[in-house]
Order: sequence, then structure tokens, then C-alpha cells
Amino acid sequence: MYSVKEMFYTLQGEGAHAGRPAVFCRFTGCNLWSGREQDRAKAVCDFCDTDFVGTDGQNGGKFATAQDLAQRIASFWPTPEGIPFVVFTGGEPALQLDTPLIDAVHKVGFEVAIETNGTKPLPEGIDWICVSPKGSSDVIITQGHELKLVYPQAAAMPDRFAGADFEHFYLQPIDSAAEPNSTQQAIKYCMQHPRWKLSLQTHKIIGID
Ligand SMILES: C[S@@+](CC[C@H](N)C(=O)[O-])C[C@H]1O[C@@H](n2cnc3c(N)ncnc32)[C@H](O)[C@@H]1O
Ligand SMILES: Nc1nc2[nH]cc(C(=O)O)c2c(=O)[nH]1
Ligand code: SF4
Ligand SMILES: [Mg+2]
Repeated sequence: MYSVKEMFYTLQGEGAHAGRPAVFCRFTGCNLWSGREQDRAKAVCDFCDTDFVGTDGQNGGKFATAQDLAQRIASFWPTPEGIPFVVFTGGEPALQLDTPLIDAVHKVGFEVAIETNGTKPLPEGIDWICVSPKGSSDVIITQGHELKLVYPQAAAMPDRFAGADFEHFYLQPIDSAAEPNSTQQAIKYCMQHPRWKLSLQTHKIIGID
């Protein structure tokens, strides 16, 4: 059984695939925050910009089998044109994404990406792994395609991850009223440490989901 908060067809807003059309499948639940505002201040991850509680979002629900969910994901792809692309996110998708679901979406022609906090093991077969470390959490996924660090985070500064095995290293300015200058800070860090590139949340800039 898979619990999905919401699903929608949009453009990947962040990281190396920014601008690419993608189906987003947002799973419910996370291991680093309950999702309740009253728990936020004491959560390991206290800056989350996402509602991942419950299955009540657009196209959300419970899916009994990998085939059911894969079929629903495929239904959002508009045309045979291009390589269909699904991004599994959440919440923390590593709590639910498994090999049967990866196989099922591959079978309907999709490339598979994940947005993960990197604290949980991943199933085999994911085509694009984006790890985004959070605060003091223990990151066990130290290899992948992109490391996308929200910046600044006092307990997770970039030098902690510079030795990890990723093709791309991104800093993504934190979207937080407490850090109004995060974009300027990220620009400065990237220019002083040029292995890091800037990732903007472009969907927020252009006003799409
Ligand atoms: C909502 S998370 C879900 C996936 C996974 N739990 C994770 O944290 O990577 C999706 C992406 O949004 C980023 N994100 C969450 N809150 C943010 C914020 N306030 N500002 C900038 N990026 C944020 C995360 O770091 C992650 O890269
Ligand atoms: N357009 C768009 N791009 C995204 N990239 C990562 C997102 C996420 O919440 O995982 C996200 C999102 O929520 N919307
Ligand atoms: S780990 Fe990801 S989903 Fe969980 S609270 Fe943090 S940003 Fe949100
Ligand atoms: Mg988002």
C-alpha cells in the first residue's frame, strides 16, 4: 500500500533537471518532522516548505499495488513525445518507494528520480538520486547524482559534504522568513567555493506547483 499526498504534472523546479517536465508524486510522511506546526521547532528538519500530511491533496490517495500507482502516474503524461519523467518526493519518499514501484514505472516508460533527505536506504534502479541533507541528521546516502543542500543550515554547512560522491553540488537558498538574505549568502558561497552551484526554486519564482 502506498500513501500519496498529491500528484501533479509540472516542471522540475530545482537542481540539474530544472525546467524539465515531470510528474511529481508526493508521498505522505517524513522521518525528520511530523508535519505538525506545533512540532516544527524541535524537529530535526525545521524549515520544510511542504505539507505532506494525509492523502487529501490533488490526485492524492492510497494505492494498493505498484501497478495501480504506476498507471496513475503514467496517466498524467500528455503525449508519447519526450522521455516521461517521474519525481518521487514527499515527505520522505525513501519510506515508501520500493523496487516493485520502480519496476512498474520503468515498465510504463518512465525515468525515475527521487528527492530524498539521505537518511534511509534506497532501493536499486533509481535513475536520478538527489540527496538534500538536513541539520544534524545522519546522511547514509553519500553517493548519487546531485547533492542539493539547503543553505544556510548551522548544523549542515557545505564543507561537511564536499567529499561525498556526487556529479553535481548545489546550494539552494533556504526559503525562510528567518533568513531573508539566503540567496545572497548562497551566491557568495558558490563564488568562493566554485565546486558548488546555485539552485533556485524556480517553480516559486514563476508561480507553478
Ligand atoms: C520537501 S523536500 C521532500 C524530499 C525529502 N524529504 C528531502 O528533504 O529532500 C523537497 C526539496 O525541498 C527542499 N526544501 C524543503 N524546504 C525548503 C525550504 N524552506 N527552502 C528551500 N528548499 C527547501 C528540500 O531540501 C528538498 O530538496
Ligand atoms: N515544481 C516543483 N519542483 C520541485 N522540485 C522538488 C520539489 C519537491 O517538493 O520535492 C518540487 C516541487 O514541489 N515543485
Ligand atoms: S526531510 Fe524533506 S520532507 Fe522531511 S521535513 Fe525536511 S524538507 Fe520536509
Ligand atoms: Mg517543493
